[in-house]
Amino acid sequence: MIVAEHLRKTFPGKGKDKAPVVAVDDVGFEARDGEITGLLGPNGAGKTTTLRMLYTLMRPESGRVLVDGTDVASDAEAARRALGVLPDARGVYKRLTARENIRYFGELHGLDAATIDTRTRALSSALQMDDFLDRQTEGFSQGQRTKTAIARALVHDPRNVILDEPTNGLDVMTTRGLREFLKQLRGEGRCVIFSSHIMQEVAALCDRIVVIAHGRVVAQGTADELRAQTNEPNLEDAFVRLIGTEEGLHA
Ligand SMILES: Nc1ncnc2c1ncn2[C@@H]1O[C@H](COP(=O)(O)OP(=O)(O)OP(=O)(O)O)[C@@H](O)[C@H]1O
Repeated sequence: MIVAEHLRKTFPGKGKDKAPVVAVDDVGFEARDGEITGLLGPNGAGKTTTLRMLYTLMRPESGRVLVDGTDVASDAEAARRALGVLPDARGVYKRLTARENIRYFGELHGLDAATIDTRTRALSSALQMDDFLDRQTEGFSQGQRTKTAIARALVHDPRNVILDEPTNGLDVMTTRGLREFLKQLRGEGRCVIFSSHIMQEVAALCDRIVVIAHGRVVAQGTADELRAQTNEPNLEDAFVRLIGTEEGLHA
């Protein structure tokens, strides 16, 4: 389970007026085990910055993050062990095969060879990677790179999974496969958080939705609760009302 409380992050201004950019402003939510939580918001809303604070890459200037009850500021190592992360920059090592990328991360986590092999087999099968598992990742398609990065992130069997725009740039079939995979992670009782700027994506998968605009949470709840909060019978209209723009309505 991941809890975010009153997160705030400001970046120094680089424009003429040097005005600081408030990327995330008092963001709070709870992502539960056995549920998929979606962070939905248009470009620049603050999703990536929020996720970076959750997975300890960035320190919030105020607020805190709890991963399975551990404050990440006091024990970042424990939090990282409990997290599997697909960052916005996938960064697979191109001289290595997909299998070697996964093995390398397994070794960094201190896993033995037999455990790495077992996990690699399970992840490759669940993500449908068998065809390219032993190919060097240089020249991989975006979908193949994303799958490699996800498998690598999950090699240590973490209870909590954070994915930054996992279906970005993927074709329909790959997206469908990935959705099934995320449902499988939920079925195993894991806490899954992913970000997206596409409403349909979030509506199709998420148990709970956190809507972010201009760095703030403008609404959160189930799809039904969001509809009720906005008094809109249809989810699309509810999102337009919450976000204040039609961006994100179309895949
Ligand atoms: N390192 C940085 N330095 C300065 N400004 C930043 C930095 N990172 C993010 N920002 C700014 O913070 C705001 C939020 O950015 P963020 O990347 O978190 O949004 P996002 O919701 O993930 O957007 P997208 O969907 O486009 O990826 C934006 O205005 C962005 O320009």
